[in-house]
Amino acid sequence: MHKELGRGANGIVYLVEHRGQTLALKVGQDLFSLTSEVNVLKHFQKAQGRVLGPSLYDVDDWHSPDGVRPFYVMNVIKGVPLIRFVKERGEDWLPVLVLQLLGFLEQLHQEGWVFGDLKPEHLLVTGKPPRLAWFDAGGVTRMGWAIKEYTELYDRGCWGMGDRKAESSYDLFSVALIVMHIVRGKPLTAGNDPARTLKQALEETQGLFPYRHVLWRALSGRYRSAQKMREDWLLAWQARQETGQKKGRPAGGAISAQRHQAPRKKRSLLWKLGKVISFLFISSFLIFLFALYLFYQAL
Ligand SMILES: Nc1ncnc2c1ncn2[C@@H]1O[C@H](COP(=O)(O)OP(=O)(O)OP(=O)(O)O)[C@@H](O)[C@H]1O
Repeated sequence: MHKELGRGANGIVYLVEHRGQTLALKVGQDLFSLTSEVNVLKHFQKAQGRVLGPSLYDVDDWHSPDGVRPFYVMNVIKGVPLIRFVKERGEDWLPVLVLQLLGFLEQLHQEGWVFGDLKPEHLLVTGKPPRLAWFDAGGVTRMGWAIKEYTELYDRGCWGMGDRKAESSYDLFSVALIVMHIVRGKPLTAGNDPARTLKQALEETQGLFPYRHVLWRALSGRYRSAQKMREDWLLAWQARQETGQKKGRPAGGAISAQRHQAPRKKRSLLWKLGKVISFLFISSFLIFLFALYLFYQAL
């Protein structure tokens, strides 16, 4: 064992070396929860989508001095935690990663599972081009069953915005709160009036503004599928890019229009000046002629 990679409520994950391979070994607290994680991982073994997740290598028991401890071995997922990635690389990455996450959830839901304990700590960004990766199959629940594991901050039950039945909308609520957490730079807490807290955060946070309708639909459980939220998210992202470009255009457009108008303005001033001068010149010439005529008359 090299070092601890992380720990959570269900166990500790260590970095290990086995036959020249570096792997991650999770030692569980109890057989039941670890077995259910292993079953989920076995299922996903067949279907890994664009979003990376742990791949199962081996399952066994460890006869420790404290008793038998179940463990399983998986690949090491290297990467940067989602929140840190967006902080370091810029918020422009967030919409892309959200699209990847929604694509992954759609696939998961289609296969009859709900992620359950979806939170920033369970999401990493890995590789080039950056791809989202997930940890922790512990919360993954069969569609229609009661959610197995959750974290209060991202759980719609705790927010009073729905029940803990495993369905697509349960995960989509968590996605919306993860986005809000990242853009606001801190997690949101429910307060006395959770729905009002959520609405207020959507209205008051400038970075959320382009996505506020999509996020509110997800928060209020109105998306039947991750795919539909993905489509709306894509449209909102495109609209934001277009308004961003339009916002850029007036500056450039106005400047170039001014550039074209400036000479015209100068020409018209000169033209007016020329007209005045020629008028003065002609009228003084006429006055001179008239004075000359009077002079001859007087002689
Ligand atoms: N395959 C892996 N590669 C690298 N690090 C990992 C891997 N699996 C888990 N970890 C690290 O170990 C931590 C704990 O793992 P995991 O989330 O599976 O445990 P848990 O007990 O189910 O946690 P939680 O209390 O969040 O449900 C993760 O947050 C992650 O940092």
